[in-house]
Parts: sequence; C-alpha cells; structure tokens
Amino acid sequence: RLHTPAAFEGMRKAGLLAAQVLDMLTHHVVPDAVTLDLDKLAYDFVRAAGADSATIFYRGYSHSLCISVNHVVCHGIPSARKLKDGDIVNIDVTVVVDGWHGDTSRMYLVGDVSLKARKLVEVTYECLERGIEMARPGNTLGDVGHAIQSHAEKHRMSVVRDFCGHGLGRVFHDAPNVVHLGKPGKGVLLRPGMFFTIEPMINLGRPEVKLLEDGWTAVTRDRSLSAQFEHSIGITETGAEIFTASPTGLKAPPYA
Ligand SMILES: CCc1ccsc1-c1ccc(O)c(O)c1
Ligand SMILES: [Mn+2]
Ligand SMILES: [Mn+2]
Ligand SMILES: [Mn+2]
Repeated sequence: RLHTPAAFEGMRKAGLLAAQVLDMLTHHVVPDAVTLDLDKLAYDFVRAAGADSATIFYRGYSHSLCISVNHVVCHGIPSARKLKDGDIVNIDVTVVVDGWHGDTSRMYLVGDVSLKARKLVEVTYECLERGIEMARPGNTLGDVGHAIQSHAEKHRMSVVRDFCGHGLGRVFHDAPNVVHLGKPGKGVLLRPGMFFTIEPMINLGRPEVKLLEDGWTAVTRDRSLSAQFEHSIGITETGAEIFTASPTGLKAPPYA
C-alpha cells in the first residue's frame, strides 16, 4: 500500500508519542528498577495522552512494553525482576494514536556496562542508521538488509534471522517483511508512501535464537549478548522520514 500525505501526518503523531515514552523512561532505567514498574510508567503515560498500546491484547500479550535484557533478543516480558549494574536493556513500545501505529525501541545501559557490551550497542545503532540511509525510492529491501548485515559482520557480530521488521500503519503488522540481511538490488523495490519498521537484532556471538517456556521470550542459543534498535519510517520522494525520532535528540546511549 502507498500512503497519502494525511497518513504521514497520522504516523508523525503516533511516532512522536512512542518516542516520548522512551524519552520518559530514560532516567528510570537504573540498577534495582523493576521492569513491571517501567511497564506501568509507560502504560500511564500512553493513557494520559489519550492513546492506546498496540501490544496489550495483541496475540494474548498483556503489557505496554517488551523489555529484553542482555542475552534476551526480543519479546522479554516485564516482571518483578530487578535490573542490575552492567545490564544492557532494550525497551520496545508500540502506541496507537487515532488508529495510526508508532513502533520503536532503544537500548539503555544500566550503571557501568562492559566495553564489549557498549560496542555491541554502538554497532547495532549504526546498523539501524545504515539501513535507514539505504531506505529511499529506487533502492530495494535487499539494499537495506545488505547494509545492516555487512556492517554487523564487519565487526564480527551476527544478525538474527528469526525476527523481521514489518509494514505498519493503521495495522501493527503488514507487508513487507523487512529482513535484516540481503543482497544489493534484490527484493521489494522501495517507493514513496511505503511505511515500515527497521528493527535489527545483533548478537555478539552466533545468530541462533531459542524461545523460553513462556512462549514469548527469545534468547540467544549461545547466551551471548544481543542488542536491538527500531524505528518506524516512511519512504518519501527523496529518502525516508523517521516517524519515531526522539524529540529531545536521544539516539543511542549513554544518554546525557
Ligand atoms: C509483544 C508484542 C509482540 C507479540 C508478538 S510479536 C510482538 C512484537 C514486539 C515488538 C515489535 O517491534 C513487533 O513488531 C512485534
Ligand atoms: Mn517494536
Ligand atoms: Mn516492530
Ligand atoms: Mn537484548
């Protein structure tokens, strides 16, 4: 589907609120923070804005956030678990504003994080940046995937294959599937009006993932650290608009 200028306006509002949730959480992601408390902070913030969380009641999920710590790749469930010094944490939020979806995630560093973990977080953000740079009319999703994969593998890190980015708009998930690997010139041709997320998951070790008993939590099979960043973007005549950019300029940690 190719969206209209009015659709861009709707996605800007949804993307802004999603980014504001992650901004708001920044100073709460500290040692001894309880992930269920972070989820409540997000829920209350979204409700106060008169908006909804796309993830509540989505396929039986019942939280506003996914909170994925260390070797958790994605879909970590908020719990009574406390964050601890040295943790790296992905917080993923999807809000619905007047029917439009804003889906974004960022990494947060808890206390003092190891150099290797900080390098993973930095490379993962750069993978998202390079993927977005390739997202322009006339390029393909293979160009986007290739940019992500080559950057990660240049740093001897690996790209998770089991989860992808996705089209979105008035629905949470739509075509196209955005695989974070690819070959230049291959795959779906990008055209103005396309809306999708790019959400690369990068591992320090092997790419393989396994699901925990809870049926949601995905972890690295080799228990290596994993990081993820996600933006919702719209393809414009000249490139891409990032709907979920932080209004206060926060990009990758350490956040000032
Ligand atoms: C918890 C939300 C959820 C449930 C099944 S897949 C999924 C999910 C989580 C984060 C996302 O960015 C996404 O696109 C989907
Ligand atoms: Mn997300
Ligand atoms: Mn997503
Ligand atoms: Mn992780």
